[in-house]
Amino acid sequence: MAAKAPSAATESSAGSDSNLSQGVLLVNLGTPDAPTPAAVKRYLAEFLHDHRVVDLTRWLWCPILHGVILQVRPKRVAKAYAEVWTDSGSPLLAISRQQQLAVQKELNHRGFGLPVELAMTYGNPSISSALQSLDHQGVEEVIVLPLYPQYSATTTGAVFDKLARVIAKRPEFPGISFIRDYYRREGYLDALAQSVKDHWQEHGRGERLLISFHGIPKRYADNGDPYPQHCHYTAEQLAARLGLKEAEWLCSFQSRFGREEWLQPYTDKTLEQWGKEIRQVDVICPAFAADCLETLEEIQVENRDIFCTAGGEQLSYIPALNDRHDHIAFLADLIQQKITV
Ligand SMILES: C=CC1=C(C)c2cc3[nH]c(cc4nc(cc5[nH]c(cc1n2)c(C)c5CCC(=O)O)C(CCC(=O)O)=C4C)c(C)c3C=C
Ligand SMILES: [Fe+2]
Ligand SMILES: [Fe+2]
Repeated sequence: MAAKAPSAATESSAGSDSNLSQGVLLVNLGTPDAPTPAAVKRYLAEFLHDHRVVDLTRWLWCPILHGVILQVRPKRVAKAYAEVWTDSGSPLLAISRQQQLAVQKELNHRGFGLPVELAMTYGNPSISSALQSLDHQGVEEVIVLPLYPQYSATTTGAVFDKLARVIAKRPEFPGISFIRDYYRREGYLDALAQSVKDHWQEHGRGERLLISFHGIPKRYADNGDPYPQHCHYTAEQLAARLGLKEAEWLCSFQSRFGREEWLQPYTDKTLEQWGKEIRQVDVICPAFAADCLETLEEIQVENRDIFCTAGGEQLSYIPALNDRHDHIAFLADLIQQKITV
């Protein structure tokens, strides 16, 4: 592997060569390359073939996936992507790039001149290309930070598997330092709470706060996926930091897919009910480190419509932590704890 030239930032404060071979890999889920049915089909085909995501036997799943889902869903979902697409592309990718640059800058500012790459579990930039880029920069140990605060086998577990599959094809093996979750970290919980306070200050406060997490099938949790416990802990800590009474908040689960039961209560059903009871609701989605289709379209468009059709007047979405400075500083703290100087 090529050796990396020492950077002034690393030399000046780290005072040792031992971190020169470390690099950082930020990983998020992935997104289509374009808001078109063809690009969405490619993306969904890769995503929905992952056994971590859909665990059904392939004899059963592949006919449903190829015969129904990949025939119908790409067209509908491409329209949803088109509604949130930006000049810089998919929001998830654009924001993740901002995070990558900001984390790199923050680490540099602290005297750690590590390369920071971004990868997506599905689609581009791929884990394979990001690892190759780190390799070319002389990285011998990769600090992997999946941008999922709460662990689930469907997301963080899938990152680990993909990484292992990529490495399995190579003659050489980088050291791996894998950050499994960060939902209990004060820096994350404080940043979430501060983002709500900032939002309330700027936009006013709703009557209730819905703390909505991406769901998973209930069966996965019954089989031991600790994701719901991580979500409940996050929601309780956030509510406590905001001084909310029990009746003022609820933890719910969104983005249901397919026919089987997912974690409950469901976000859309809750908002439908709340639309009959209150006029203004705030919604935050702490499982998403970056805004994406599931927040910008599902919450801000679909679920707003559900709440207002049921009688509510205003759904106020509190953005993901994205590239807020407290979020970036916290992510840099997480990484810094893995730097061996
Ligand atoms: C099929 C089952 C799915 C599971 C299980 C699942 C878990 C899960 N997903 C995220 C984060 C994201 N999911 C996103 C999109 C998305 N998710 C699924 C399905 C499952 N997710 C689908 C089919 C899609 C694509 C859109 C659609 O067809 O409806 C995204 C957004 C991607 C984007 O481009 O913006 C994110 C992020 C988590 C955190 C999670 C479990 C904890
Ligand atoms: Fe298949
Ligand atoms: Fe998802």
